[in-house]
Amino acid sequence: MIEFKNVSASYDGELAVLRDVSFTVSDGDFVAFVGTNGAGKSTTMRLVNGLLKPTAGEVLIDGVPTGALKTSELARRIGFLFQNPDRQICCATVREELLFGFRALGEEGPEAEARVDAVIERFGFSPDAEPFLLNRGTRQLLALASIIVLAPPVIVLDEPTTGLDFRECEKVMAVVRELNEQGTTVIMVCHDMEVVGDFADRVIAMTAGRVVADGPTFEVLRDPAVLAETHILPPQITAIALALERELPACPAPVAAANTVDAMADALAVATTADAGAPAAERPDPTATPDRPEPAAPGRDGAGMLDELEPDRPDQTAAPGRPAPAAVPDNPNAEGAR
Ligand SMILES: Nc1ncnc2c1ncn2[C@@H]1O[C@H](COP(=O)(O)OP(=O)(O)OP(=O)(O)O)[C@@H](O)[C@H]1O
Repeated sequence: MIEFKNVSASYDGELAVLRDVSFTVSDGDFVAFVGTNGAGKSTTMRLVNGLLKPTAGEVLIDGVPTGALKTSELARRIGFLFQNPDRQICCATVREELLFGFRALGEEGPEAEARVDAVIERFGFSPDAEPFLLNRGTRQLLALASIIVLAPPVIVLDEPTTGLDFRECEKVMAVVRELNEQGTTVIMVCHDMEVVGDFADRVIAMTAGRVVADGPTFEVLRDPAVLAETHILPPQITAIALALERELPACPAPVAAANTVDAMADALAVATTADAGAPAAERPDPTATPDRPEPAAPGRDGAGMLDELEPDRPDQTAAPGRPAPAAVPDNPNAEGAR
């Protein structure tokens, strides 16, 4: 477990770049830190792995302050993936690279060799390949593999998908997801809200060195106050769902709640069937006998849907104090007419 208790931090001892930051990351969590440039996300990661010490408050790893842990103990507990794999890779071959962490910890031996072999097989690496000649995505995978070969219980990923194309991003994140499913705690800094939405269970949003929201991913990414304060754009499907909810008063709840392509497609498929627009109380009872009258279907243009859902909506065309103009009679030939 990682705990930040009222943590402040500074690089020069004077200017606070983190102010009174508190949160807890439990074992097995998958947390994404989001926020604009300079919000303090990377600084928070440096505090997690002990590269930076708090100027006030405490950072505890399994109850022990980072200041009381040796660098090797921290390295065993927390694997750190830098944004740029070239800051991490330093050996002449893939195999050497994967053995590097064991050597640094003084843990070379048959067990280390066996774990390196297993990782080489799992990732399909060529052990004698020169790391710097690999493409960007494979170098990122190698940097990630060189961390997970040490099997730390926590991995910290600073912008793990920056500079990767879609396929490379999917490959790296699939490995991260599998690790998390096997129990590894994942803490990730990420600017890509599509990746955050697809993978993280929880989001901590920061701005100007403070935590402004901490909760389930889509609760945070749907909160208009948080979006405004952190200048974050939600994932595209969520943005569409929020826009439909805002613009279309009769927007069915499952459409407004959709956060994935599948959820949106399913919700729209249901909404476009005959009775989807009617409020629950007026929807036909599936157990009803056939001779019971059913409510009429809304028109394709949504007008029927509006009428069904908002029977008491004031007539926008009525001037105050004047009677509303007479209603236009229903066109019996119109689609969806009652
Ligand atoms: N090594 C450093 N020395 C001095 N100030 C720094 C250093 N690193 C970051 N800062 C400052 O600390 C503040 C927080 O920066 P940090 O890198 O933690 O933000 P961030 O949210 O990770 O931003 P980004 O998304 O751009 O990486 C910024 O004002 C930044 O200029």
